[in-house]
Amino acid sequence: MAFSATLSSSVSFNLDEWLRGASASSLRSSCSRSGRIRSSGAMKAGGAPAASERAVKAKVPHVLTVAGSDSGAGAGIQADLKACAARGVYCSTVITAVTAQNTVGVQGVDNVSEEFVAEQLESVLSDMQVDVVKTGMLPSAGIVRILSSSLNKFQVQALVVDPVMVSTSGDVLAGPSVLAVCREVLLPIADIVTPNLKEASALLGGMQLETIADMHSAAKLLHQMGSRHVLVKGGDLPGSCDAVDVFFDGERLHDLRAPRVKTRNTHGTGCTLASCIAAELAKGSPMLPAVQVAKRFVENALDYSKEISIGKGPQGPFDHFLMLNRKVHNFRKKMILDPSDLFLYAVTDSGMNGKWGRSIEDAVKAAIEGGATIIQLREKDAGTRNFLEAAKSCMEVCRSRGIPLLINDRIDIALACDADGVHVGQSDMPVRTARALLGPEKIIGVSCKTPEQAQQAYMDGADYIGSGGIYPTNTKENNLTIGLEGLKAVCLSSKLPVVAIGGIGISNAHSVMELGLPNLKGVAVVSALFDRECISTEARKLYEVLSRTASEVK
Ligand SMILES: Cc1ncc(COP(=O)(O)OP(=O)(O)O)c(N)n1
Ligand SMILES: Cc1nc(C(=O)O)sc1CCOP(=O)(O)O
Ligand SMILES: [Mg+2]
Repeated sequence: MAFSATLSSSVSFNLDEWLRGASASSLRSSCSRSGRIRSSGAMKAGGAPAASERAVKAKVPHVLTVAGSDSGAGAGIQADLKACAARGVYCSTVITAVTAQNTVGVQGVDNVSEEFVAEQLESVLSDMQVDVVKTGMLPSAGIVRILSSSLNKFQVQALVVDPVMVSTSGDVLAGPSVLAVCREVLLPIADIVTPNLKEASALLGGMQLETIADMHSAAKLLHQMGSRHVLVKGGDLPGSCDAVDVFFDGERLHDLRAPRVKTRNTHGTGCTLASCIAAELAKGSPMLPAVQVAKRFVENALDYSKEISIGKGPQGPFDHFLMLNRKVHNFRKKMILDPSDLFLYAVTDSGMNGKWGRSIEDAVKAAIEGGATIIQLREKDAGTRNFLEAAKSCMEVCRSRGIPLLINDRIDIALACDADGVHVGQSDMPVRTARALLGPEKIIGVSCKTPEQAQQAYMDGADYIGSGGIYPTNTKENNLTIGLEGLKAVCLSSKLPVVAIGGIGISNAHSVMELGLPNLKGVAVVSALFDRECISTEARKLYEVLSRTASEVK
């Protein structure tokens, strides 16, 4: 996978080479043994880029996972792919075994032949520039030996060994002969080994691990077996309300402590943690920060996934993308914009609500009662916490009434309250960036005063245009008035639906809508509703004017 671009300036360089040089040299320079990964410290770029190179290729950080497939997709190859994707890293896969598995347990295992594991390794490593290899289920001693000789043939930056022996359900995935070969050929070349208590105990010949002091001893012994860094995971340690993992870099022991997340959905945490470590290393991180980031990612994902329910067994999978428990996935009707939603667009104003002593929720309810077809929360003075709380309540109000709710300017609030979309202006977050953050199913409106802006809005993937100010307004300071001519120019230059805004009310809405432009779908108003004693009455009157005009221009 390669992305190329050309630098416009006179100084250009090969980014691929530079990145490779940067991470490889900085990683190598800090490694005392055979020279791969460092323990800590800031990354420095390698030598100066070759000025003669014109093409710039972005090197994509790449993890190769060598592991088993989990049909339930909570652990194994599937967890590795999700973890790497969530951490923004490319992940290739060599499958060592196919398991028939679900949240109840492992019903069957079919090992991939050693020859075919070798073939997969050759295919990936001979072609792709793999940064980090991460191992999971290695079901036979032969497969471990094949992997070890592949790693001899093809150099990678780091090797992360997750010594998978027993599944979360207690099923054995790799026997004692595998352990012996792991000790013999993998640990000596591992940059980190990440056993849980059972696996650490098995690697150490049955050593009892019941306390953090035992974990310290285990980490030191595993380090003596050759792994440059060791992470002994204490998730199963009894009697602790914290999850304590012990990290050893050959010199210092670190107790990595975090509150234990109480959840059924822990299937695949080991695979995910190791993959995240691999992903961070592939991005160029030193080892300790890679482990800390990975641990925090897993904690966060477990916390977000507490409510989800997949499968009937005792240990469910969790959500690597922190998305499954959002209401947006509860099969509710998506609020993809219907242009007719722009007909009577009510935009709130915290100052006006304050003046009339109304809550935002009450103002929104009244506007909808009077006929508003879409709501925008434009709360310029609200503090973030208050705004978010109000936005959540307004979401309930709007959702129960089937009315889309958009947030003005604040993408963070829109994300946090799962709003139907946002409205941004020319100096707010660009539409493309907002789209990347919000995803394909949210509505994005953008303010345009000129045909050029309107054309750009379409190119950027906006859903509608807000165009104004049609008339002078006191609601928005220093707002340029473009008039009906300006509105016409915007409408004619864009394929997007347009809503007119600025100084519009019952007295002049007719003049706007009688332009009869096909993509002019309605009016957006602030003071005409919210700076009035009775919002619903005003909304009703405005709705009538708009309806009458619409039937006239038909
Ligand atoms: C429907 C609609 N159109 C235009 C605007 C103005 O947005 P913007 O230019 O970002 O100015 P502020 O509203 O943020 O002051 C709008 N809010 N809604
Ligand atoms: C928020 C806003 N945007 C405008 C633009 O021209 O883009 S005018 C405006 C204020 C609209 O308030 P009222 O309906 O009270 O005039
Ligand atoms: Mg704005």
